[in-house]
Amino acid sequence: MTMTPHGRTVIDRIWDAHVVTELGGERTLLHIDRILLHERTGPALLAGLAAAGREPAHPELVFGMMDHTVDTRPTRSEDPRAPSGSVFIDSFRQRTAAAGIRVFDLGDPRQGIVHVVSPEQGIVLPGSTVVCPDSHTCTLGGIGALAWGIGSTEGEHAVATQTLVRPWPRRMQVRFDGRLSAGVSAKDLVLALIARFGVNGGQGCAIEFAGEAVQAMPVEARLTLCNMAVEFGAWTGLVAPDDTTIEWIAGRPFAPGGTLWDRAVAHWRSLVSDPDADWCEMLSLDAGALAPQVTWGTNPGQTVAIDQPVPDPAAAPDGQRRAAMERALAYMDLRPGTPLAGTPIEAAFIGSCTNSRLPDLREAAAVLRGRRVAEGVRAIVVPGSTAVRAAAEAEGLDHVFTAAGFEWRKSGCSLCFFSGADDFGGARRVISTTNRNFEGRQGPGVRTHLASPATVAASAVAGRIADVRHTPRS
Ligand SMILES: CC(C)[C@H](C(=O)O)[C@@H](O)C(=O)O
Ligand code: SF4
Repeated sequence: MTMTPHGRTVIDRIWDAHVVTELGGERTLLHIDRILLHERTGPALLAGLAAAGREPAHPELVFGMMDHTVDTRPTRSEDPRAPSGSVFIDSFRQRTAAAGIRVFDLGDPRQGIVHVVSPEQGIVLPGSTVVCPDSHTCTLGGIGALAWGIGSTEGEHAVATQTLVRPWPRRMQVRFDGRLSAGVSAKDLVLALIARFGVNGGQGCAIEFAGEAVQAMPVEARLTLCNMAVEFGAWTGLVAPDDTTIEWIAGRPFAPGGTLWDRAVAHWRSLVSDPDADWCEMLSLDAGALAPQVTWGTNPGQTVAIDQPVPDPAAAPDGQRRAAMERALAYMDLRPGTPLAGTPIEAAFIGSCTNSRLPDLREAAAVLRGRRVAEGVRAIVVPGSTAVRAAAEAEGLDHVFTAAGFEWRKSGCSLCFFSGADDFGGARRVISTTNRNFEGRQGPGVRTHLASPATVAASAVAGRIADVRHTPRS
């Protein structure tokens, strides 16, 4: 029998199409197709570029967004910004104008969270390389892009040259077999993955998410899945483009049209992993067996199924992990062995680049329709983009949320991270669709439980962490 070489992964294929030159020592100079900037980290990057006397090589391939420091509270102001945001918003406007970079500014119907807007507008495409000085750039893997977060210095290099130097990544495939059951979503899947293999389970890898459960997901759910690849320790994650992806992109404002569209589709169809592809590592999880997941601790791996008790540090495999669990339980004010479901909450948040797209809002609204948020629970929903907000309003979802007692906000990162201005009004325990439950992430002393939009909605109604499978939808 002759030896056949191993097949290739989708990551190899995207990578190879972007090699400018090999630099030796396993370092490659890659072409970067799109650079995304936001006002929180963009000004420092552009200031560095200007100080070095450099200019963008391709300003038309760089897109600026206003998201992190926008004040999302209803206001009559046309220019709503958090107090801490003024300096970022103003300097981002000045720097991008000077560099000839377009910005989807406040008041622009395309404004919103960078990782929501860039696929929605067709700026990020399958098989493209995309960088942004933001750790959740991996979200964009959901449409089959190789996208990753960078630091300021790399960002300057990228803007000045439209290239970046990268070491060849380890490639990992994560398969989710079976179909998700009712009430269980991509958010539950990725939380379960991180719980099972740990916050370093992806160890700097480029991950392809594959398997039946992923194939069955709409693009928005794939974006949710890839969003948390970085919380799994990965360099990035992606889903190979397929018919679902291609249909989703067709007709979006910045997507190619005419004969360019046909050529693009032909290329995107080639971006698959061979069955005998040479993976450095493979993991799998049975998606069909999953229950809704909720975090109990202060990192996204400290997660249990909704019907499981808060874990006991005594069962930790080593002293270091036991100490970490004890610290997390103290911060979260939870007792080991008690059921997590039923824990009273004081606030509920639906939003962030993880879970603020139209299907996320629909899932939450399906739980909330005809119901009210429990007395004393502060409930906030922040659409991921101005376009998502408009689409949700067009189908009346804003009324479902407000009738249930939720605040219906403008688009931005909002309370996904504490920026100083907005807060939960003193609420300590929050159930949230965001991606980070670190100490203080949503405000000083705030205890965050990460969960899916449906679980957050069901919990808001119950006033306690609740199993959405027991809350019939209408
Ligand atoms: C402010 C920004 C640099 C940061 C990130 O990189 O992720 C933020 O988006 C976050 O989610 O913590
Ligand atoms: S929504 Fe949250 S996680 Fe996403 S980019 Fe904004 S601050 Fe970061």
